[in-house]
Amino acid sequence: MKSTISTETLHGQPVIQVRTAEGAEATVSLFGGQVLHWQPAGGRPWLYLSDQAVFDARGAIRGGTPVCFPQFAAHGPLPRHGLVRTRLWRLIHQREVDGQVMLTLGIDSDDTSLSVWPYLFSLELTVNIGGNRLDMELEVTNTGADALEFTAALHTYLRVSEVELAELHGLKGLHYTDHCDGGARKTDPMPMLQIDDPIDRIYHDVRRPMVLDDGGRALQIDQENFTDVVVWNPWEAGAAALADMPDKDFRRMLCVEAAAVKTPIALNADAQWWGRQSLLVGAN
Ligand SMILES: O=P(O)(O)OC[C@H]1O[C@@H](O)[C@H](O)[C@@H](O)[C@@H]1O
Repeated sequence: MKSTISTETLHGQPVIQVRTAEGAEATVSLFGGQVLHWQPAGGRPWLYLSDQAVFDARGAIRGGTPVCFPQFAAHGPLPRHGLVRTRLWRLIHQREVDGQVMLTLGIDSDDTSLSVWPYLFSLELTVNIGGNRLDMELEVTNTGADALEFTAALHTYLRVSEVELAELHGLKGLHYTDHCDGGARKTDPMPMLQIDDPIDRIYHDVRRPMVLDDGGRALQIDQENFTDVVVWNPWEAGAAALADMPDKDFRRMLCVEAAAVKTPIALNADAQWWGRQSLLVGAN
């Protein structure tokens, strides 16, 4: 069987639907340049998408893998998480190679972005959907004459059966900034992270893969060139305060984000940077 790639609409917004030859599925929204759904062949979905996510082509879609650029969260004067999760991207390229589907989406600076951030840029997000893996690579090009600096993240919402039973392995010994504790700098002594409270941490200098154990299934999470990992769950009160997430859904999600925050990326004119996050099933 061949892979299929089709352009459809989801809640009125354009999305690319993919089914690979091996049976993996993905849905990629052009609004936000964001993967909304990914299910490996023979498996269950690994991305969380809120049932109350808003698809109004203005606000960010709650779930999947929003792209944060050129500012992560509120670490600067720009709108929270930057300028591109609330904009329409374009599909540049689609192809199938050896049963895997590769989509490249793009977005460039324009008058709206220039009015708040005076730099010229071009972004490409390449999404590779294989039988048991999802790779997302963000490439940033400085297309202007002036040097620029940015922070960024692939803000991946992972789906879990019950967050209190999930375990995130691979962060032991790393330094992190705890945004639930006023930005205190700490070191994680635990062999695994278990979550039973709000969490909003930025782990630094992450060099090895993590594994998310979701009660009977496991996901390996790798990243390249992104040096930080953000772990976020709003917990009960935080979720209740979010209009676009059902109150109880903090139990169904855990954000594990590949990020470049502590050390902003500096790009001279014409320079490029790329960072990748890979989700891989069956590696435990
Ligand atoms: O509600 P938003 O703007 O999508 O942000 C969600 C969360 O995103 C995380 O990446 C941040 O670390 C959190 O501080 C933030 O609350």
